Amino acid sequence: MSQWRVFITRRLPDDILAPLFEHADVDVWPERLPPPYDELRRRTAAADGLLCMLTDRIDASLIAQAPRLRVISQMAVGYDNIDVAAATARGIPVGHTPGVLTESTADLAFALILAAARRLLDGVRFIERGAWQTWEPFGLLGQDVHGKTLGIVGLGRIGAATARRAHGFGMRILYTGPREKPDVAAALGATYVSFERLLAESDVVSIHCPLTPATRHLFNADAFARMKPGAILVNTARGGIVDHDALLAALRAGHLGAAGLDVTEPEPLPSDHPLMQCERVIITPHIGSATVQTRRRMAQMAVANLLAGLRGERLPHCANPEVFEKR
Ligand SMILES: NC(=O)C1=CN([C@@H]2O[C@H](COP(=O)(O)OP(=O)(O)OC[C@H]3O[C@@H](n4cnc5c(N)ncnc54)[C@H](OP(=O)(O)O)[C@@H]3O)[C@@H](O)[C@H]2O)C=CC1
Ligand SMILES: O=CC(=O)O
Repeated sequence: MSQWRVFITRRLPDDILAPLFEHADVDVWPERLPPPYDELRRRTAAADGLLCMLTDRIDASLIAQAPRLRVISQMAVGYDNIDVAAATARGIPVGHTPGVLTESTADLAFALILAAARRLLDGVRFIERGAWQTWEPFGLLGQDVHGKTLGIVGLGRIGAATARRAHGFGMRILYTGPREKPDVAAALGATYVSFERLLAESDVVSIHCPLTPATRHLFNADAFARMKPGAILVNTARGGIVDHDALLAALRAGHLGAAGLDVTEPEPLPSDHPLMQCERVIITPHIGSATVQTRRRMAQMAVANLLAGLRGERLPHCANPEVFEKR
């Protein structure tokens, strides 16, 4: 009989799960949609290890009723869906997958910047409704990105990778965050500024900070009012960082030029949500890290974190490494 029982909340490739099959009884949720919360609780209650996704709510109550649980391993870099403090209080390490998804997510952020600035979706919709009759000297005009200013909110791994792309496209770069990053910024010629100055001077603002109590609705009506008329907002971080009602109002008032959103709150956004119908808004279904290569690396990393936790070893990538100090 296997030593451990593991619950995995989505199907993952068998070759990646193979190291787990050798050591554990593996319960894999078989559906395409995530397990409903009650099912997540029920199955986690019997598990020593949980491999979960950002769609799973891992709250204090769920953790409390899982007496055997010794590791939580999330297949994502962000872990705002997990009550890490509750896990830490129980001495349970929380794994995540930083680094391997940085370049893919920055590619998507920059794709949204270009698509929003150059009205890519408007052009596609134009053709789809049969409106393309000729080349027009002043039709479907977008904005240049070269020579413009990009404001990065959170110059971490993905923020810096997005800034590198912008640097290559001839953009001036500002950034804001809790502290200055002189080494990263020097290579990009990026300038550290306050949040307010970044809003006032950026033609494009790209969000790359985590969702925390401090960043929830950081982009509210006041922030939008401070942005430059015609500015573009791109969010590939978490939907909760943006107040969507305020975003909609700023777009409808014509103050903001466009938005590119890979993340929304909730996800999925209902199909009748006004942002879905809004011209100059491009919404993608949270696909920042969605490449074959990156998702495989994320899954492998999540399995490695899970196995380390089951064995009582330090996780290679841990959101709460302090649990190991207490041992
Ligand atoms: N769309 C998608 O599919 C994906 C989305 N993501 C999202 O991107 C986020 C960033 O990932 P990653 O770059 O790897 O994380 P990092 O931790 O490397 O970067 C986050 C950055 O945000 C900064 N930050 C923290 N708080 C604030 C704040 N209040 N205001 C401004 N900046 C702040 C941090 O500063 P400091 O270092 O000083 O603490 C850090 O530089 C994830 O948390 C996740 O939510 C990630 C992958 C894919
Ligand atoms: O949103 C994705 C993540 O990895 O975080």
